[in-house]
Amino acid sequence: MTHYLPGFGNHVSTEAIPGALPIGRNSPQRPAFGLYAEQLSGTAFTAPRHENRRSWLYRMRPTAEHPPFVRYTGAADFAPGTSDAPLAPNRLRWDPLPLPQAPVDLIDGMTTMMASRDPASLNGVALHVYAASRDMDARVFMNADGEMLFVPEHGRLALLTELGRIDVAPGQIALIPRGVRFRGLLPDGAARGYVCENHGSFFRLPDLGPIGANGLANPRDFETPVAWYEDRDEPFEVVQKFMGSLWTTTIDHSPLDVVAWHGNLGPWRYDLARFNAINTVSFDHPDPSIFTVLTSPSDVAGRANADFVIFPPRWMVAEDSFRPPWFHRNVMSEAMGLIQGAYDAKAEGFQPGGISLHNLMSGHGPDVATWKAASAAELKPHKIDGTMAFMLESCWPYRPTQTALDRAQLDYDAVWNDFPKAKLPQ
Ligand SMILES: O=C(O)Cc1cc(O)ccc1O
Ligand SMILES: [Fe+2]
Repeated sequence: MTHYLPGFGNHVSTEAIPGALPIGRNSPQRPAFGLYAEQLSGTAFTAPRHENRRSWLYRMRPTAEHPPFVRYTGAADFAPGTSDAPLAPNRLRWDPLPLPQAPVDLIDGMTTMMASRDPASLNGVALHVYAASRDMDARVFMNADGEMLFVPEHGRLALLTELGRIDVAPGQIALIPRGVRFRGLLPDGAARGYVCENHGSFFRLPDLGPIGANGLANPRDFETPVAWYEDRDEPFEVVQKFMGSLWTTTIDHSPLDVVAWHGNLGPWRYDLARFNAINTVSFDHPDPSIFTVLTSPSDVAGRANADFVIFPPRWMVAEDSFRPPWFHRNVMSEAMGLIQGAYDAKAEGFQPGGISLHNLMSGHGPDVATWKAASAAELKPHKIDGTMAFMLESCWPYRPTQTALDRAQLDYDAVWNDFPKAKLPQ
């Protein structure tokens, strides 16, 4: 059983062996047991204090000791780049990927669906789906392009990271900071889900404004693992994503050899069931920003590089209101996934494990069946239950990968066909 330390962005101190963590300094002349001290920066050295993220790692060998990286050719659908062709303004939707029959691990089971911005711009997001059937054993992955938010949809994941072990199940999410190496185990034998990769400023909790000091995702519900390490002297492949492509090298030991660490940059997990949903108790459907779990601000105030938003179980009580999401055109771009159940704007076609994309200014909203039912519904209090959808909303338009374009549902537009015309007074 892993232990976790509660809180979001806390300064933690943790050691797997008593005495491994230096006291009162970061880089003593001779760290205990011959460990190597290494700083991992999540923000620029000079970032304002409230934004500053870094940790100090005490490890059996320095990360610096490795041969050159060469191109990794194993995962054809992972980070293939998006096409330079003009981006069509079309709405798109995808069925879930099948679970693999052949043994495929979390790296090779990754399919990039869409991405925005070049990671070198330190902006934008990518959305991947993974479908895997085999543990990563003597290999690890590391993403230099951004932090990775894992959103399992099917099957649990055990993420063994340099900074501790995280266990997540569908309904929970886990974040691996930029640069942190990890390997993924599949305790249920197979796993599928989403990865929101964030190239921009790190995900943080949104301001609450008039909501007050409590609500939405509360900081105490985030859990950071305690230090954990493995001492394995054998060849380990290190695959890394760097500037949009994949690279590989092999070292002679497991890099998950951090015996102690301290700091405020670490992986964490969060159970979406802990989200304190706040919504109308009078009328109208509020903007979905009311359900923001995490936000990555851009340089423009209030315009997120990425918001991770959920649509959790909740009571619907609005009077004289069209209760599902309204028709809209958004200046932000919306990628969505479904973790469980059904989504209240779509009667059919959006399945758990599926994805939809509504880029900026694309008209969308309830499909015809949903519109009909909600317009006629008796407005009793009603619980939307057994469901969990999410949206990765970004100010940058998403470009689907060629694989994604090839797999898109054929006639998504038809879900908005045949709305009856309004009848004006004669
Ligand atoms: O398009 C969607 O389904 C996401 C969404 C949900 C909602 O409740 C309001 C606006 C919005 O974009
Ligand atoms: Fe929308």
